[in-house]
Amino acid sequence: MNQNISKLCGIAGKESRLIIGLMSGTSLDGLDIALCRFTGSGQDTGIEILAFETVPYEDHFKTEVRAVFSKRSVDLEKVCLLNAWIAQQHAGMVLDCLEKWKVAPDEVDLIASHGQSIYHAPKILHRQEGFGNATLQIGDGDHLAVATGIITLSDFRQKHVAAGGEGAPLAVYGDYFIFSKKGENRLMLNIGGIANFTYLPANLDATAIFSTDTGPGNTLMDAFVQENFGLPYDRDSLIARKGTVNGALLNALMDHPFFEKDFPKTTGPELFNLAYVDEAINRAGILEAGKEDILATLNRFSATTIAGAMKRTLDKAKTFSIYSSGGGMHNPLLMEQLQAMLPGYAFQTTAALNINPDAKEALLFAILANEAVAGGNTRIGDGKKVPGVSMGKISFAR
Ligand SMILES: Nc1ncnc2c1ncn2[C@@H]1O[C@H](COP(=O)(O)OP(=O)(O)OP(=O)(O)O)[C@@H](O)[C@H]1O
Ligand SMILES: CC(=O)N[C@H]1[C@@H]2OC[C@@H](O2)[C@@H](O)[C@@H]1O[C@H](C)C(=O)O
Repeated sequence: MNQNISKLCGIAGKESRLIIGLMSGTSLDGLDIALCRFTGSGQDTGIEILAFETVPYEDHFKTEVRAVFSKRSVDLEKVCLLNAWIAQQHAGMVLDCLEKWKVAPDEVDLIASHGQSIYHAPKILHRQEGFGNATLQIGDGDHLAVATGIITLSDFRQKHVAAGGEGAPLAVYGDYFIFSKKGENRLMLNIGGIANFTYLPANLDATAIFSTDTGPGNTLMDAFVQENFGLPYDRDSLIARKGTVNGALLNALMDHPFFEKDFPKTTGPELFNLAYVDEAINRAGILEAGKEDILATLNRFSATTIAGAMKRTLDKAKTFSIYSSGGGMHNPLLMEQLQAMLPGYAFQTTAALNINPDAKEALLFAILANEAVAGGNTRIGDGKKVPGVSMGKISFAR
């Protein structure tokens, strides 16, 4: 037997596994690194986050990735170079963290790497005849495996697309295993660049659960603030609070068929970008608007679309618990608006369930790697449109 395969079998059979989850999201703020200890799999998954860090990206890294990020026309040579380079950069960040945490790389069983999404093209977005759903994440797993010496699972989304899904949100699997609770209807809300939520019914019915994107989370606000204020994001909503919501612009922003589509659905900065805002400004016939007012409107746009989508699911039952995660939960104006639009519901974070909300997405990919190696027996959804929980490609370290 190939030594790599026997090593992998050994990892699958261990009582507990150390897995590093890596997430580089659409906000391009940094690499989330979560070192987790796993026992079991599926709904018997036991998980402990031993260490977590978001390693901020330097400006140089952001500039390189932005050269191709969610752009229809790119320098193909740059994409080719970035595929290896991003993984090598990520490997360096992982090794630095392990040194800091005093963990030797050979103590770690697996790395689960999301990579960097550079283009997300579900059919509802690209609309090209003869082509199905597609999505592209780069930062190749072989480079991570060789540079760290740790078996790496990566490129989780292709299997979902191959099985008829849109490649996202994959949160549904981890949310179901870690957060579902008999007797309690739960909504797990994640506000990253794009916002999404997972519905976990109290009866644990695996055919009823789903995750869906709702539209923009922080992505439009971030892009607008970067372009107009030279800041990475609207820290503590300080700028948006100075503005007034422009009703005509809000209506124009809301006027897109994505919001009417049934769940589950996905989107990305390929649609929700500054061109989308400019187009809405033109359609609304706005000749002059203060930048603070536009930002206040973008903040309200995210709140309105997130709350609107959640409400469609919250109407299914009398009581629900809501647990949020993702950077948007640190945006106080956005959270105040959500609370005002959904009175009677308490917004807690996943910290109330002992999971650091900033680490949640990195954790979700570690869960997928744990399933691919040591689980894979659970079916979720209708069993047709989405695969069983065995996603990711395996890269051996030697
Ligand atoms: N104090 C704060 N005030 C306002 N916004 C904040 C604050 N802290 C973080 N954010 C927002 O959170 C964003 C980062 O969120 P997060 O790390 O969840 O995104 P991501 O993982 O890249 O997104 P995605 O889930 O779409 O891949 C920042 O860009 C910013 O918009
Ligand atoms: C294509 C892609 O990278 N999508 C991300 C993005 O970030 C949030 C939202 O859009 C979600 O659909 C997805 O990530 C999470 C982790 C998911 O798959 O559940």
